[in-house]
Amino acid sequence: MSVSQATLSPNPTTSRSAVPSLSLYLAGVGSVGTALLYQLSEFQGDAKRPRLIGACTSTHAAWTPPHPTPGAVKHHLEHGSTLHWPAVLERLIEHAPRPLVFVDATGHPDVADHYTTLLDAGIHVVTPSKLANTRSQQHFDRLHAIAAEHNVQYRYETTVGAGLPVVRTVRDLRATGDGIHTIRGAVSGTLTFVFSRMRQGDSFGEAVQTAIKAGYTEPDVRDDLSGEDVARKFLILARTAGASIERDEIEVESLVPESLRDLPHLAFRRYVHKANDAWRERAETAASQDAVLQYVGRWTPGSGIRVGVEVVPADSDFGRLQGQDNLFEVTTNRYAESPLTIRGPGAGPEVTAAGVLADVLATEA
Ligand SMILES: NC(=O)C1=CN([C@@H]2O[C@H](COP(=O)(O)OP(=O)(O)OC[C@H]3O[C@@H](n4cnc5c(N)ncnc54)[C@H](O)[C@@H]3O)[C@@H](O)[C@H]2O)C=CC1
Ligand SMILES: N[C@@H](CC=O)C(=O)O
Repeated sequence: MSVSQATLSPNPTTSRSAVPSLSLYLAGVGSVGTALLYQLSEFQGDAKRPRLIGACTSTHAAWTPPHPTPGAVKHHLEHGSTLHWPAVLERLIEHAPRPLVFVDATGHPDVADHYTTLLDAGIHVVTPSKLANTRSQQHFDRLHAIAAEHNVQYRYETTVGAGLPVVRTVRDLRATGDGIHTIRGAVSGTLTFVFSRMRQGDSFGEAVQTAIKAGYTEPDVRDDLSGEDVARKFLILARTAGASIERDEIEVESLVPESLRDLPHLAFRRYVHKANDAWRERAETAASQDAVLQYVGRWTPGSGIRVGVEVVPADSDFGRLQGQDNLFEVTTNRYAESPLTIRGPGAGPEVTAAGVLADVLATEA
């Protein structure tokens, strides 16, 4: 069955005005996409349940009946057609009912390429992927301009802090005229997790493998360990706060030793334990000073962004972080004495999917 022949129910060309509920297309059925499917199938919120009209993975695409279960979607995908993005886009743009939300749970740059086309066609875009927002400043501005021009929403709350309300807090501070002095944060669930597992006795490599299995890492774990994921999050926060800044202006410290930097993804995962000794020594040195390692970023308007490993007192707020927790401290004109603080799990399929779902529902507000 080809994508264009697959059945979309009800018939989109005849029912557009008769279908008031929000339609949803899901690109990516991995950790976050699967959790989102579960949350949709068990949906009991006050709003109307969004109606899944189709989904795809990197290899397959399928159009689904209303209110499908995750198992039914995966079955449809396994028996669906080979993914062909031009056909998917044509169907979404020309035939899918509105209002329609496109969710990108792929983390793939090719999918981020489609946002401008989708927004231009009057389709809301909700994404946990940081890729589109961290291209040039011009591209970031363009995405927002196209969304505004077509009166659709471009929402990316889960790109920073997963389900934590970080992006909207920064946006609200800006909208209400507050001035940000600095944002300091431990914003990688994976790296907080790795350092806290090492304190419990795991080697660096074991902790990384556990983080991968738990679904905390990026599709390519090198994005976490190189510091790139944290750099992207700070870039998004700074741009959302109104700064104009490019990726190459950010100072980033990598956790990956030089000898492993050129390995392909799967080989890298096999050899990550080669960094064990170096990280054990750094953690032991910190412990001898009643301190711990934490990957921390800081943005100060005017002075830029720096992200890297810090040795922080074990009994400080940053030192006490455990598991996949994130911590954000925002100092502003109004929060000058004591920073506005947001803390909680900042990675993981369930919290991320819940944040994506909240963004989907907010397109209707
Ligand atoms: N896992 C987490 O805790 C969080 C993840 N995110 C973001 O969510 C996104 C998804 O992450 P995960 O679910 O962990 O990744 P994953 O690797 O588990 O799943 C990715 C899915 O996308 C599909 N895919 C890849 N390339 C594709 C393409 N070109 N076209 C169509 N489908 C494609 C894959 O087949 C797979 O189904 C990423 O952008 C990540 O940065 C954001 C916040 C937290
Ligand atoms: N890999 C990321 C997931 C959320 O963006 C992290 O570990 O924080």
